[in-house]
Amino acid sequence: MDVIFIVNPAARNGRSLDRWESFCKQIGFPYEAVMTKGPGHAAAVARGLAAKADRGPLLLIAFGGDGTVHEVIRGAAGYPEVQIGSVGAGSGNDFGRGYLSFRTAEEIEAAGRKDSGSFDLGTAGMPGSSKPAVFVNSAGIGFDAVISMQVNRSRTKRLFNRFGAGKLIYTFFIVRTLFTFRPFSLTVDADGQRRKFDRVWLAAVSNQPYYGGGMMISPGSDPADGELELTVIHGLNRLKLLLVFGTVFTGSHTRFKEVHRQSGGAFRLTADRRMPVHTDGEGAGLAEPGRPIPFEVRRAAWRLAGPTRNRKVRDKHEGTP
Ligand SMILES: Nc1ncnc2c1ncn2[C@@H]1O[C@H](COP(=O)(O)OP(=O)(O)OP(=O)(O)O)[C@@H](O)[C@H]1O
Repeated sequence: MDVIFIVNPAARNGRSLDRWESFCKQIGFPYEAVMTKGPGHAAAVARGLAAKADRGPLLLIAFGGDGTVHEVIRGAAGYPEVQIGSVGAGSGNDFGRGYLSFRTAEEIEAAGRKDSGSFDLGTAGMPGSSKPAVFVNSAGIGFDAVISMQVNRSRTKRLFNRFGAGKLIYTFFIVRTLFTFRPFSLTVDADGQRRKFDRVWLAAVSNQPYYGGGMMISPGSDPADGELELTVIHGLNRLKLLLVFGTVFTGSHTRFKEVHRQSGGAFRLTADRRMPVHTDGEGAGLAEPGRPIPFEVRRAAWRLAGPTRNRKVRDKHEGTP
């Protein structure tokens, strides 16, 4: 099997390049590496390589953060000969929490050719865009999307990364944004039923449990079950939101009555105000007032290389030929 690394030298504010330089010295098998040049390049490279993979199986390894692995999967989804793996060299690395990310070259050699099976992708039909935005981990409208945008733009991220505290960036911005964000109203249409929520902070649509640098926003999510999970946090004041936020790292926020959850293959979410939307922590555009955004699952859209760490998913696939 051909092995090609797609390396984002800019992940973790450039520190991933240092990591790659020592990592590649440990690789004891034939491989190629492509350095990404900017946003969207990893997806284009992955798509180009995947399109040529009908000649034989191909292992693509994203070397970077969640943005890089998101792009590689976006580019290579739908090509059955392609397996995708990742080495987490970014700031948050939520992908590695829900799926597997390789830590060493030996792990890739030992397990990289073992196929964990096929996994779902989520899609969000953004207004004005002919193609839906996709997500491997999660998407969200509202507070979380505002935070993602701020984190991606910020210089503070560089500072946190310099001190090895990349995971805490989201926490820092959550506390800051708490005082400026104005909650909105949201209508959810799913399975022929409509529900309306007021004073909504965020609506997250999850394919796997983690987002935002280790928050277990959707503990029951399983990226191999053909379903997505919607989490709506609504009807609470700033102080209680802070309390709920304190419990999200362990997943125990789900006990609060202000945390609504439901599973399904499709949701239509309509905000009453213009609200930012993120997919896998990257800005996907704006939700327009009164205009529904359809979120849908694309079942078994891509193949993961190696064993999975998420126990629920691993159990489901153990023994799969
Ligand atoms: N050569 C490059 N120069 C600048 N940006 C790049 C380059 N190659 C890729 N990018 C962009 O870098 C951004 C950040 O990458 P990525 O998300 O992988 O790392 P991170 O932000 O450090 O980690 P995480 O998302 O896990 O917090 C992505 O939006 C990607 O498109």
